[in-house]
Amino acid sequence: MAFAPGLLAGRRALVTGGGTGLGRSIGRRFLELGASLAICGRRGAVLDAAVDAFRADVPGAVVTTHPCDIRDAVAVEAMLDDVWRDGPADILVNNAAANFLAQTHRLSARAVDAVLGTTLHGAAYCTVGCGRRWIEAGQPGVVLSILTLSALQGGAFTAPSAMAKAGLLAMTQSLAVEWGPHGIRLVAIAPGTFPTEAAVARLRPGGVEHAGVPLRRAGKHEELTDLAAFLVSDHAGYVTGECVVADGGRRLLGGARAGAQEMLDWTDADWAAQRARTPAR
Ligand SMILES: CCCCC/C=C/C(=O)SCCNC(=O)CCNC(=O)[C@H](O)C(C)(C)COP(=O)(O)OP(=O)(O)OC[C@H]1O[C@@H](n2cnc3c(N)ncnc32)[C@H](O)[C@@H]1OP(=O)(O)O
Ligand SMILES: NC(=O)C1=CN([C@@H]2O[C@H](COP(=O)(O)OP(=O)(O)OC[C@H]3O[C@@H](n4cnc5c(N)ncnc54)[C@H](OP(=O)(O)O)[C@@H]3O)[C@@H](O)[C@H]2O)C=CC1
Repeated sequence: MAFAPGLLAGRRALVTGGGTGLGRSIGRRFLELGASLAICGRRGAVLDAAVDAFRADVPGAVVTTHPCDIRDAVAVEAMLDDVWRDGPADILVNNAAANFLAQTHRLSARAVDAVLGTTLHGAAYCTVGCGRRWIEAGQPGVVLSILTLSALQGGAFTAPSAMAKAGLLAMTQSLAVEWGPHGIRLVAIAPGTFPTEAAVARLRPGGVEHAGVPLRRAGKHEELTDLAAFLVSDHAGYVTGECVVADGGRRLLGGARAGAQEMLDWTDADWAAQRARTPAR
């Protein structure tokens, strides 16, 4: 363990999308470091399964679950009230997101809304709701948003996600200034490839490859979760408005998302096959 075991003792974190993938790994790490946790996502059963796993891995883990579709602003306010009933959270991790590969000119309005509604609007509702509660209570807080490399360099065939994540970067930079006097920090991580069931199924039709990554491998979840723990901890207390890239050097090698070059030549049949392969949720 790289950090003191009590690094996050006394802290309470709300992790959106905390029932699966990277959100679940981040939550588990925060629990190991002494935080208590609130997790939200649309599927209650997925959240419950995560809690069982947390409790098996981290004896004494304090975790609450809050099923919520963050695209619904009213539901987000109710979810935050529910979280706050057990005491205020002081860390928000904007991790929930929606993304899939598609030709942008063929997207329906509902498809665009599904991605922007979750990744941008949902994160904005959560951030504003937490920020308002912190400012009204005169307490400090930290917002960590999980971006993608496409926030920095665009994302062919995932344009709505790139647009949403770029918006979250603008939110991080804007509110770092506006909320600084209240002792609220906003930070972000732009991860390269950290394999999760959802990301590989939706975004890596050819499997995970490392040709465009100088470090020649995918990221390990602990490499992301330790960075997240550091950024929300008091050790990063003077860091705000910044985005840390954790991508094994992919961006500096000029790397578009793996596979995008090949997708420029995909046929309609290739795109139909990709749509058929993509899980519904
Ligand atoms: C390993 C490398 C990683 C690289 C970077 C990773 C980035 C990530 O963000 S990974 C996170 C991925 N995780 C998720 O996306 C989980 C959440 N996603 C979902 O729940 C669905 O994918 C969703 C976004 C489609 C939302 O589901 P739901 O609310 O149930 O919406 P619908 O199924 O009703 O669909 C709404 C609308 O979108 C159209 N659509 C759905 N899938 C596709 C697709 N693959 N291609 C094109 N269009 C799609 C769907 O047809 C609906 O539109 P209408 O037909 O006009 O009603
Ligand atoms: N894995 C990777 O390599 C990379 C991931 N990222 C980012 O990391 C984050 C996690 O991705 P990953 O773990 O791979 O993917 P997952 O699909 O496992 O995580 C997404 C989570 O968000 C939840 N979610 C989705 N839509 C909503 C909604 N409308 N309301 C509430 N919760 C919702 C999902 O739960 P449910 O379906 O139950 O709602 C799920 O738990 C995302 O922000 C992603 O963009 C960035 C770069 C690379």
